[in-house]
Amino acid sequence: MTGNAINRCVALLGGSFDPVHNGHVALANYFVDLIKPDELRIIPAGNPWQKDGLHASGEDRVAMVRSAFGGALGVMQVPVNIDQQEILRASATYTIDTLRAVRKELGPDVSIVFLMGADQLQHLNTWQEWQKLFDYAHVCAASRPGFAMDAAHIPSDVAQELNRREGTPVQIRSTAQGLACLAPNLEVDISATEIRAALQRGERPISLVPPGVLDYIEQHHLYKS
Ligand SMILES: Nc1ncnc2c1ncn2[C@@H]1O[C@H](COP(=O)(O)OP(=O)(O)OP(=O)(O)O)[C@@H](O)[C@H]1O
Ligand SMILES: O=C(O)c1ccc[n+]([C@@H]2O[C@H](COP(=O)([O-])O)[C@@H](O)[C@H]2O)c1
Repeated sequence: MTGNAINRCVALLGGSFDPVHNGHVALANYFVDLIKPDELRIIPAGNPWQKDGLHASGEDRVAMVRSAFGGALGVMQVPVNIDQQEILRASATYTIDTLRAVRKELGPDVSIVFLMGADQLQHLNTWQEWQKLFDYAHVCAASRPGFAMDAAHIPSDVAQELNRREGTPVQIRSTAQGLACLAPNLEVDISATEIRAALQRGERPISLVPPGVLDYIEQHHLYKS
């Protein structure tokens, strides 16, 4: 933590967004309500090294994210920006690189909060330099059906780190980095995997993705094979 007066809070949501879906929008909304950041940045991954490859291009995923989150004061109660730095980097997408870049851009007096779902929290200790993430940002995770956040499901080194860093939303807003929070009340049972499978079966997953995203997928014939 720094001793500086914090003058802003920026929440970051990274993801493959292949495609973006209502679970992502709900996750972002949940933390916007809880932490009340001044800005939300959506960061599509360029090369998510722990996944088996991507199914849509960076350009298509950015367009879908733009449609889902809109611009300033679209579906969110906060200005939203799409940060394409990970798509522009050729290398494997490591969040630590992104956080270093965002911290460099914003300086020391801004609270930076990296958001994730419980599935990622369950293997946070496999991320590149995972403990250093807290040197640049706070980390907040929300529950997700099928991915528990209790001691039995979180690796002990991650659980220890979360325990010693636990912070309230007010503390998170008013310090630059280094805290963690768990939000156990989000229950949105949607995944991009299930959406891709539905599209391949010729279904229209209208309740799982925002309408503009489904239009984009259909117009561009995405996720057919
Ligand atoms: N339904 C959900 N509830 C809570 N968090 C979610 C949900 N869906 C995705 N997330 C979180 O959003 C971030 C980006 O997720 P991602 O783009 O990989 O979507 P996904 O649905 O998990 O994709 P896939 O099914 O292809 O693995 C991750 O931190 C993930 O944990
Ligand atoms: O930094 C890492 O090593 C790392 C490993 C796995 C996932 N991440 C990030 O976690 C976010 C969600 O990833 P995913 O695979 O669920 O789309 C996204 O921003 C990824 O870049 C980061």
